[in-house]
Amino acid sequence: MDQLSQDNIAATLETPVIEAEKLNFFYGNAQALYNISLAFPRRKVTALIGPSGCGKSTFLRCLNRMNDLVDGTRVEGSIKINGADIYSSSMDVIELRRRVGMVFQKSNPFPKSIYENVIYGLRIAGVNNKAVLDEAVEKSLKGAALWDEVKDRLTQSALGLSGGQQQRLCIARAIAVNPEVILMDEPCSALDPKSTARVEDLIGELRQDYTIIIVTHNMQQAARVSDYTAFLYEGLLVEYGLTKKIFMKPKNKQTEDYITGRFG
Ligand SMILES: Nc1ncnc2c1ncn2[C@@H]1O[C@H](COP(=O)(O)OP(=O)(O)OP(=O)(O)O)[C@@H](O)[C@H]1O
Repeated sequence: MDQLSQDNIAATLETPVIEAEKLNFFYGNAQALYNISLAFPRRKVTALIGPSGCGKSTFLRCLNRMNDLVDGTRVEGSIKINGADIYSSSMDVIELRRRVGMVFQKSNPFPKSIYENVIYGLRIAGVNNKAVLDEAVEKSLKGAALWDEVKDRLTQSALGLSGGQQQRLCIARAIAVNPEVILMDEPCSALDPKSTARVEDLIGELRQDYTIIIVTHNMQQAARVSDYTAFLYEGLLVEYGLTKKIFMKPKNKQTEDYITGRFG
């Protein structure tokens, strides 16, 4: 058996962190996702790719119930985190969003100090012990590869940081609450090539501790940072597998056309 097949089997044997089963999603009467079943392997990076409007962000936002915030939306099917249904009435949504953190396309630091940005989630959770907070700040900023650049100006406004630094600060804020999964919705689309490279390197480091799901329009980025790739088209999951396999030998013609830039 070749290495690719062995890797694929290894992934399917591992219990997934998050698993969508027969997921349908509606904005009012308009259906955006159709019957999506997809399991995300632990401590791996999965890229969601596909042309604009195919439902990548919608799917990502289902995974921590961010879509609940949009009026008139409806979900069918199930999404489980470590086996527990995230849409069940017993699920604590605040706790779910702690476990499944999110980093957005445009960095969104609060108009507060760098320090307060990092510990925002901890403060909300009622943590006030200064030693605990100091430690979390250092650990999270180190984890987000930002510590050396900001350690001497933690009390200064986060808005004074560069765009790339602000995005890494948002990653620090996401990891400060110790999530299991980090959702990233085109995290580099507003960044220059150098800052993009830093965030991509960071994703490579974070995958040792977290399960990462990243939406990207950038095919090279998907190929560089992800272990697995899912290709969506018009709300359907067309193909899923090892990134190496999807990019070298896609099974589906639509996938091939998309990754070779023939459409989208
Ligand atoms: N808040 C909303 N209300 C109504 N329809 C929406 C909303 N957000 C997205 N849609 C629709 O759902 C479909 C999927 O959109 P979505 O943003 O998930 O796609 P996407 O693949 O992430 O696109 P892009 O790559 O352009 O960000 C589209 O038809 C879009 O118009």
